[in-house]
Amino acid sequence: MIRNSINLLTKKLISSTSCQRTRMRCFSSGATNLVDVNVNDKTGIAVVTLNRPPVNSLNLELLTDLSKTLDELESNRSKGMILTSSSKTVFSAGLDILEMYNPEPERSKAFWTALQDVWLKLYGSPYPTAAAINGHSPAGGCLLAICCEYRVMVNDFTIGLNETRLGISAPSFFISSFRNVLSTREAEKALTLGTMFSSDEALKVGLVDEIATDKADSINKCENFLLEFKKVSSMARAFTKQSLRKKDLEELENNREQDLQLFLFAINQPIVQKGLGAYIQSLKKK
Ligand SMILES: CCCCCCCC/C=C\C=C\CC(=O)SCCNC(=O)CCNC(=O)[C@H](O)C(C)(C)COP(=O)(O)OP(=O)(O)OC[C@H]1O[C@@H](n2cnc3c(N)ncnc32)[C@H](O)[C@@H]1OP(=O)(O)O
Repeated sequence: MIRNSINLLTKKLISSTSCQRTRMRCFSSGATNLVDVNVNDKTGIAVVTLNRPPVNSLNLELLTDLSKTLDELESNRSKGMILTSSSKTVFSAGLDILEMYNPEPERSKAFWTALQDVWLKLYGSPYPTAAAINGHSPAGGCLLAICCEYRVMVNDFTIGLNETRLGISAPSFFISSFRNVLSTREAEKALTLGTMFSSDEALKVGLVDEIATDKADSINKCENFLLEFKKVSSMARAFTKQSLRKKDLEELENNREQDLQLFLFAINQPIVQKGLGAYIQSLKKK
């Protein structure tokens, strides 16, 4: 018992010492630790790192951890958040296709509800947000990035909402957040074609705001963006952001059950199951 307490104390001391060295506070989001959080004590900005190897595909557990993290940031009155990934080549591979293939009813419901929660919290967050996109970012990965207010993408990767290429339509809240970033014309073209943009193409069309040479550079650039808000009242900032995004947020808030039922209906169609099965096989054959 005493030895356990000493071990715990030692662990705490070691972890607080390593965080002090970089003036960071560290906390993890919950039971499964698929999200790491480092808060810079000087700036108050949190770097939130998705950590579900190999490709950060968004399954129920990762979404639940992310959702808890977003709650903590909000209740701690965060000064800002930078979302990034622990992978060297993938920001997030989007929704975990295995959550939608041969779905188990209760788990699928919990999965989609967790995705809705994450979207509502991230898209509507009162604190400023930026994505340091340090790898490929298809579909649900792109969704997380476009929920943020600013995007810095490392060169040589791809980003986009490619759902039509999988034989499905992007859900309505994916589309509304995409349209918040791109013109309706560009959004329609990209969504119907399922376009995956290179970093340069994404910059040209306005899907990302800056290009970075590597992850550190992308985090630095995101931090510079977030630090600009030091000069602005956080209440006025949050109110303005939420007013601009209000219609999109209310659209999902008021239709959550309908959106869930549409998802369950869509993934249970034999043709969608067939398409997802073939897609999983094609990923495995690579
Ligand atoms: C009518 C109105 C209907 C409205 C309702 C519609 C309902 C909407 C429903 C769904 C919406 C879905 C949105 C999505 O997010 S779907 C996911 C889309 N994602 C992708 O297409 C990305 C697929 N992955 C890749 O392209 C690559 O993996 C990449 C991210 C580029 C990384 O490449 P690489 O580094 O070479 O890694 P591998 O391809 O070798 O992958 C490593 C292992 O990871 C597995 N993997 C990859 N992606 C996923 C994924 N999204 N989900 C689950 N698993 C994934 C891959 O199979 C490898 O596995 P293994 O090691 O076992 O072979």
